[in-house]
Amino acid sequence: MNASSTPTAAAAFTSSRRPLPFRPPRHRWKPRAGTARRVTSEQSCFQVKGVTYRPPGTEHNLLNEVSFSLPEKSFGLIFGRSGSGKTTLLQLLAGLNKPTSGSISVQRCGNDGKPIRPPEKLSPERVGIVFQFPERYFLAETVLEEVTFGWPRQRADQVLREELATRLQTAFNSVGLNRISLDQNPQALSGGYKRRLALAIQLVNTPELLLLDEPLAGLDWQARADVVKLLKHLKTEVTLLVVSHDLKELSPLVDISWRMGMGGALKQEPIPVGRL
Ligand SMILES: Nc1ncnc2c1ncn2[C@@H]1O[C@H](COP(=O)(O)OP(=O)(O)OP(=O)(O)O)[C@@H](O)[C@H]1O
Repeated sequence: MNASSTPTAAAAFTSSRRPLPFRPPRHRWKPRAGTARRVTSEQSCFQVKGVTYRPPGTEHNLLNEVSFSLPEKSFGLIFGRSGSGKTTLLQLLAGLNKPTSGSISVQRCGNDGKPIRPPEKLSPERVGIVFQFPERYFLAETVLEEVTFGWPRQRADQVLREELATRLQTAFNSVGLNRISLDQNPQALSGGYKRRLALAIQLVNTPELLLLDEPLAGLDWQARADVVKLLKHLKTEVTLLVVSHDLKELSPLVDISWRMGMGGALKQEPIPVGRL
């Protein structure tokens, strides 16, 4: 299929009558109560306070009293040596593991930056996570099936189908996937397009916070530059918290950065110029 005959993602989803092969539900499909964003003068901040994590059955903390705050629609970067606990922290933020102590919440503030109501617990439905090398987890045979994996098909009513189709189209537009063939095998995409697809899979759930673990790892220079450009655009739509060793390429996007020290202690720090 060439680009000019490619149906929109939304049209392809709403017109599809073909049931997807049954697979157990994955974390990707998260029904949400309404997706419209409130337009107010409020601002929110993602807040982590005193988070410690010790995996069950072990004797050492992987994270120690981690605290930080990330304002919405900003780009936060966590850097640090391998094994310091960066991925572990992302997993807690995504709700994949529970902190041993401490809290992870969203705080709404007025224009003056002062809290206007008590903090709300950050629920996993509000968070998207793209793991390192996300293309290794692609399962479907077409791009459309990959991104709509686990979505209700035959039993969904028309209103829900249309809402899902709109979200799908918005996500594809956001990551610049709107001109590729939806029948294509995801594994046949270029490295950069695979990353775009992985981002779209999360964006259809309209997360407020998007966590990215090493988004540039394993890409050639051209794909890395494309992904950096894409992240610059995404930053205007969603709050991004990124773990990466690619400090030089990401530094123009970064609003706030932290170093994760060995032993899981996080400290706000500018991006270093040389090696970590
Ligand atoms: N369930 C677990 N039980 C015990 N130790 C664990 C568990 N999960 C991770 N670890 C250890 O915790 C430490 C932190 O791992 P983590 O993957 O968070 O580091 P990282 O900073 O993301 O590293 P990298 O930059 O290499 O991805 C590592 O020493 C890892 O082996």
